[in-house]
Amino acid sequence: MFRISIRNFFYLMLFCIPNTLLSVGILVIMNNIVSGKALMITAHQDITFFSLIAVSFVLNVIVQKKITSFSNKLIYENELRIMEKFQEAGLHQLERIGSQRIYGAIEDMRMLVLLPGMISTAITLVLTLLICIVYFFVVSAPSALFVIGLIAGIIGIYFAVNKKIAGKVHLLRQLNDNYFNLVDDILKGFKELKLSRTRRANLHEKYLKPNRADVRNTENYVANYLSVINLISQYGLYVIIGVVIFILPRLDLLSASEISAFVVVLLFVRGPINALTSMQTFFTKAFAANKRIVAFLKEMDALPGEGEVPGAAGRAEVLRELRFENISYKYPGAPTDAAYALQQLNLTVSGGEVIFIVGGNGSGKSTFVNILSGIYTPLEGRVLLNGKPILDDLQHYRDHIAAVFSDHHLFSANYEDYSLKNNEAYIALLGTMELNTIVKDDDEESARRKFSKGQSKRMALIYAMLEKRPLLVLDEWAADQDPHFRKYFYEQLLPKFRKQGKTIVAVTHDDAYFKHADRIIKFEYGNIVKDIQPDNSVLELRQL
Ligand SMILES: Nc1ncnc2c1ncn2[C@@H]1O[C@H](COP(=O)(O)OP(=O)(O)OP(=O)(O)O)[C@@H](O)[C@H]1O
Repeated sequence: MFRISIRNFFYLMLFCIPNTLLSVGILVIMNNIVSGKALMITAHQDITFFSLIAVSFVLNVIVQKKITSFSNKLIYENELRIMEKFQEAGLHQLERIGSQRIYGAIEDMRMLVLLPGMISTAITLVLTLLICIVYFFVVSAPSALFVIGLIAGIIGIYFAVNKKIAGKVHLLRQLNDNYFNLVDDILKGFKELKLSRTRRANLHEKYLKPNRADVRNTENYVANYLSVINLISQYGLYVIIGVVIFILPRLDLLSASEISAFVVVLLFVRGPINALTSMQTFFTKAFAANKRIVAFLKEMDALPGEGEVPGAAGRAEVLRELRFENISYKYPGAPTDAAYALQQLNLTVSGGEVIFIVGGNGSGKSTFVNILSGIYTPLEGRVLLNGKPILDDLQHYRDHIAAVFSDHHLFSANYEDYSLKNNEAYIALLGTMELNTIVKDDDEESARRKFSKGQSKRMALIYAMLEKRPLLVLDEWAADQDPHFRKYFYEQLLPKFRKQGKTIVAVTHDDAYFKHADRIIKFEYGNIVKDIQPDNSVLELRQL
C-alpha cells in the first residue's frame, strides 16, 4: 500500500541532505562562537548564520508543501481504490469481511496521511545525528567512540523496554475494538436496553466495567513504561554529558575547548534524539496500519469474488423466459452438505408471470432472490435469460432487474441519470403509492427525507418502477404495509404492473392474497416442493 518509489526517495534526499547541512552549518557557527575556536566556517559567521536560517526556512516551506500534496494524493487515491475494490466484490465477500472492516481500513488510511512528512523529518534527524557523530570524530576520535558507545547502550535499553510493551499495545487495540462493539450495542440497542434493567446492568457490570478496567490497567502499564523510556533518553544524555565533562578530561581524551564543543553538540542532538524516540510510537502504529490495509486488500482479492462484471450496461431485451437449471448454493463457511441453502433447484419463469415465492423461515427464499437478481453466483448449475447463460454477460442480465430487497436502502442522493424534478412518471407514482400527501414536492430533498418503514418501502418501489426494467423482484415487500395498502397492493397494484408488461417475482407470507399470483412456488430446506397455479387448487392454497 504505502511504498516510497526510488524516484520519490531521490527527491526526498534532495531535500533532506541540503536541509541537514544547513542545520549543521547553524550548529557549527554556534559552536565556533561558544568554544572560541573557529571550525569549518571561519569568515563572515554572522551573515552566514542568518543566511543559513533564511535558506533553510524557505527550503522547508517549499518541501513541506510538496509533501502535504503528495500525502493527500496518496491517501485519497487509495481511499478510492479501497472503495472500488469493495464495489467489485461479490455480496458474499461483503458478508464475510463485514462492513466494520471497511471503516477500519478508512481509519487506518487517515493515519497514513502523516507518514510521508514524518519520514522526511526522520531522515533529516538521522542525517543530523550522523553529521554530529562525524563532528565528534573531527574534534576527538577516542572520545567520539566513547560517546557513541554510550548512546548505543541507551538506544539498546530503549528498544528492549519498548519490545516489552509491544504485546500490551496490541492487547490495548483488541480491548478498544471490543469497547466499540459495546458502544455499538449501547447506541443501536438503546431501546432494548431501556426496556430491561437486567440487560442494562449486565452490560454495564459484566462487560463495560471489566473492559474499561482492563484498558485502564493496560494503559497505566504502557504509560509507565513509556515514561521510563523517555526518562532513559533524557537522563541517559545527562550521564553522557557527565562522562564528557568529568571522565574523558581525566583520561586526557578531551581539552577544555573540546569539552564545550562536545557539550554544545550533545545538547543540540538531544532534540533530534527525543524527536526520533517519540516518532517511534507513531511509526509502529503507522506501519501496523499499513500492514492491516495490505492484509485487508489481500483478503478481498483471495475470496472468490466477481471482480469486473463482464459486459457493459445496455438496453434490456424483452424477457421471454428465465430458466434456472440445477442451481445449488452454499454460504461460505457452511460446514456440511446439509448446510446447502439451495439444492438442485429447477425452475422456469415465463415473461409476464406474477410468481409468489412462499416457504418457512430459512427455506431459501432470500438466497433464491439473490441468485435471481444476479447478486450471488450459484455454486452449481446455471441461469439462462432467453436461452443464454447470464454469466456470459452478467451486467446485461442485471439491467433487466429492479428489486426491493427485504433490507432495502434508500440512497442519500440521486445516483440515477434522471431527475425527479418535473418527472411526470415520478409524480404519477407518488399518487399511485399514496405518498403524494407526504412527499409534496418533486424535488430531491423531499424524496430523501426520513420515512416510516412502510413509506420507505413504497419509495423504494417507486424508484424500482422508475427504472423501467422488465423483471420486478420484491422480497417481503408488503410485510410493512398497513392492511389497507396491502390489499391495494395485491389487488390493484400488482395487476396494474403486470398489465404494464412486468414479470414479477415476489417473496411473500400473505396467504390471504395467494390467489392473485399466476403461480405459487413453495420452498422447503432449499428445494422447491410445490409449484401450483392458484386458480386450480384453492384447497392446496390453504395448505400452503
Ligand atoms: N449470510 C448468510 N451466511 C450464512 N448462512 C446464511 C446466510 N443467509 C442465510 N443463510 C442460511 O441459508 C439458509 C436459507 O436462508 P434464507 O435467508 O434464504 O431463508 P429465507 O427463506 O429467506 O428465510 P426468512 O423467511 O427467514 O427470511 C438458512 O439456513 C440460513 O441460515
